[in-house]
Amino acid sequence: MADHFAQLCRLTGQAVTDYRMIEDGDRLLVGISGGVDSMMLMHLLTRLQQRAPVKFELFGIHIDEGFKGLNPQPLVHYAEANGWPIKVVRAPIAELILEKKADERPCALCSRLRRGFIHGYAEEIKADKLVLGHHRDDLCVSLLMGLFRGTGLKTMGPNVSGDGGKLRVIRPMCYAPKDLIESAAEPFDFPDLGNCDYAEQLETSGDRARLERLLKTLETDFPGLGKSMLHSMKDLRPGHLLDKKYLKLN
Ligand SMILES: Nc1ncnc2c1ncn2[C@@H]1O[C@H](COP(=O)(O)OP(=O)(O)OP(=O)(O)O)[C@@H](O)[C@H]1O
Repeated sequence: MADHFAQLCRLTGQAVTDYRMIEDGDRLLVGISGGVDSMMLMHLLTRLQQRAPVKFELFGIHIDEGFKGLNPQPLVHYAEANGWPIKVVRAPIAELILEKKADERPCALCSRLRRGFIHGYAEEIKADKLVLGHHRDDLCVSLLMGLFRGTGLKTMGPNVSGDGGKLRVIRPMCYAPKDLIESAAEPFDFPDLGNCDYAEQLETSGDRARLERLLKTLETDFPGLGKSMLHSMKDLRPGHLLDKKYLKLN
């Protein structure tokens, strides 16, 4: 157990250092969905807070989207037991998805609205950075998503400006593979909040889930695929692509 968690701590520490994610005096607002990734993120940050040479403050936020299948209470109890400060904000997202007839593809609207509520609270508590639980597999899937949909060669950056405002968004687990997070999570007794009302639909027909499955399949033929993709994301060769902005043309 200690090994998986220790590995995760090392990868997280490395990413935090590489992308200068945390500065002295930072007020960090952590998005906690109650899923394994953000729960692990909060444990990693708490540990980092005890050991890092820089001083920073941690605040948690959970957006209760109002889905029938989700109950935030177990998360509140877990947070209290672990001494995590957490603010639960009830947002009428489930209702708005139906009202706007977005139930065929609910994710885009759901995450846009959630972002709005999170940013509102970040402003209220004067947070410097919003911390999200995206990991290496999420970055790989996002990269493929941009490529396959023709929306550009990009992914979720490790330290980027959030919605063009002053708040930065950081992703300390960007080097961490999902399976390592899951192994490290085994000894923890994370609470079960349930599932969003669209979980089954997203699992069977959502693009993100489809690409996750594709990457799993490809891993058999390309061992170490996630690591290689991460390596490529850190080694851009614009001169070998077709964007004229980066080419020296006469
Ligand atoms: N309801 C929420 N309230 C607060 N933050 C959230 C919420 N949902 C997602 N987030 C934040 O956004 C990140 C990405 O969300 P997404 O739904 O893509 O995550 P996920 O891969 O299912 O991760 P997790 O296991 O943390 O739920 C989460 O790791 C978390 O930091």
